[in-house]
Amino acid sequence: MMRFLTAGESHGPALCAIVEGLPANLRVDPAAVNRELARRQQGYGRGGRMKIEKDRVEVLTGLRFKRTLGSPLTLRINNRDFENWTGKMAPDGEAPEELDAVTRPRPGHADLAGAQKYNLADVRDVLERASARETAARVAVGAVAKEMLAAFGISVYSQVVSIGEIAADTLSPDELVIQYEKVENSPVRSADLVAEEKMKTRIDRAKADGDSLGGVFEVVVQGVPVGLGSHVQWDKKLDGRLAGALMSIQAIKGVEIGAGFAAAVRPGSLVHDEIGYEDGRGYFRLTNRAGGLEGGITNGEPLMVRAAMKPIPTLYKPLRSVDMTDHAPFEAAVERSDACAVPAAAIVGEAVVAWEVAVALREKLGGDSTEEMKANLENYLELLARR
Ligand SMILES: Cc1cc2nc3c(=O)[nH]c(=O)nc-3n(C[C@H](O)[C@H](O)[C@H](O)COP(=O)(O)O)c2cc1C
Ligand SMILES: C=C(O[C@@H]1CC(C(=O)O)=C[C@@H](OP(=O)(O)O)[C@H]1O)C(=O)O
Repeated sequence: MMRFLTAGESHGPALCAIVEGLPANLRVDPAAVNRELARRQQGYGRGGRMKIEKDRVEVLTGLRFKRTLGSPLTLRINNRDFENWTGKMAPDGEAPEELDAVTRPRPGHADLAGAQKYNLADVRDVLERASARETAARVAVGAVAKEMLAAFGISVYSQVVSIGEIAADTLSPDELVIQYEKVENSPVRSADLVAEEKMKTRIDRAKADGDSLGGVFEVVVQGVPVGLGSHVQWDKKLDGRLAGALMSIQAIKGVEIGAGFAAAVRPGSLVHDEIGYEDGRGYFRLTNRAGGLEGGITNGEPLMVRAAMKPIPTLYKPLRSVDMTDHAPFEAAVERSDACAVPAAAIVGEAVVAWEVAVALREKLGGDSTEEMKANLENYLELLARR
C-alpha cells in the first residue's frame, strides 16, 4: 500500500512529508521535485509571500544516490518566511507575554469553525495548518509519483480552463502533449494566448478592486493502461479517489470527470463513448466523454478531470466578521494575499492526480521493486493483447 502524510505550519520552520510504499530501485531526482515546486510558485496573481519563498526539497530518508530503497521517503521544504515569525511560531521555548493572538476569524477560511472545534482562543493555531502553504508538500509528493509514472510511460499535464468569467479554448489531450511547453511557460497556464491576456487583465482588475478570482483547471493523464482502479468496491473506484484528492485541495469546490456536469444535460446518445477495435491497437473509444474512466476503472483513454476553485477568501476589500473576544463586529483587514491562485492550484492538481494514479498502478502491478512492477506490466499487457 502506498500512503503519505504531510505536516507543517505555514509560518513554522518547515513542511514535511513521509511517503511509504514506493517500489525499490526507482530513480527519484530531487532536481525534478524542485522543478515541480518552482512551477507551483509561478502562476499569475500570486501575492507577496511567493517573493519570499524559494521552495527546495531536502530528502532525508529512503533514497540512496537518487534511487529508492523501498523504505519510507522523508521530504522537507523549509519556510524561508519562518525567520520573520520566530517570535510567533517557534515550536519550542516560552510564549512571549504579548502574543498578539488572532481573535478575528476571516470569512471563507477554516478560522472560526477550526477554533470552535479545537477549543482554541488564537485563530493562528488553526490558520497556520489550514493554509495552502501545505500544498508545497503535496506537490513534492506528487513529483515523486510523477517520477514513478514516467518510468511506466505515464505523463501528467494541466491547463487552465477559465479564470472568473473568462474562458479559454482548451487543448485536447493529444494537442496538450505536443504543445505543453507553451502552456508551461505561460503565466496563466493556458495555451489560448488571446484568452490568457484577458485573464491577466481580469486578475489585475480584481486586484485593483481589492477583490479575488477563482476558476477552473483541467488535469490530463496520458499513457494510462486499461484496468487501474476497480468496480468491485466503493473505495477502489478511481473516479472517487481522484475526486476526493482534488476536493481536498484548499479552495476547490467542484470536480468533473470527462464531460462532468455537461453530461447531465445531454441525451445519452451524446454522452456515452462507442467502442471500436483495430488490429494492433486493440479496443478503443470513438470519443472520450467519460474522461478515461468507466465503472471506476481506467479504460485506456486519457484521464481528464477538472476542478473548480473558489475565489481566494482573503480580500483587500474587507468582509464582515465578528471578534471572538467580545463578539463585536469588525471588517477583516488584510496585509498580503494572493488575488488568484488558479494557475498554482493546477500544479497542485497535477500532483494529487499523479499520486492517485501511482497508487492505483502500484495496486495493479504489485511487487516490491520497479523491475518486478515492469515485468508484471509486460505480462498483463500480453494478456490484454490476447483478448
Ligand atoms: C495555491 C493556493 C494558494 C492560496 N492562496 C491563498 C491566499 O493567499 N489567501 C487566501 O485567503 N486563501 C488562499 N488559498 C485558499 C485558502 O487556503 C482556502 O480557501 C482556505 O484554507 C479554506 O479552505 P476551503 O476553501 O477549502 O474551504 C489558496 C489556495 C491554493 C490552492
Ligand atoms: C504560502 C503559500 O500560499 C499561501 C496560502 C495562503 C492561504 O491562506 O491559504 C495565504 C498566503 O500566505 P501568507 O498568509 O503567508 O501570505 C499564501 O501565500 C504557498 O502557496 O506556498
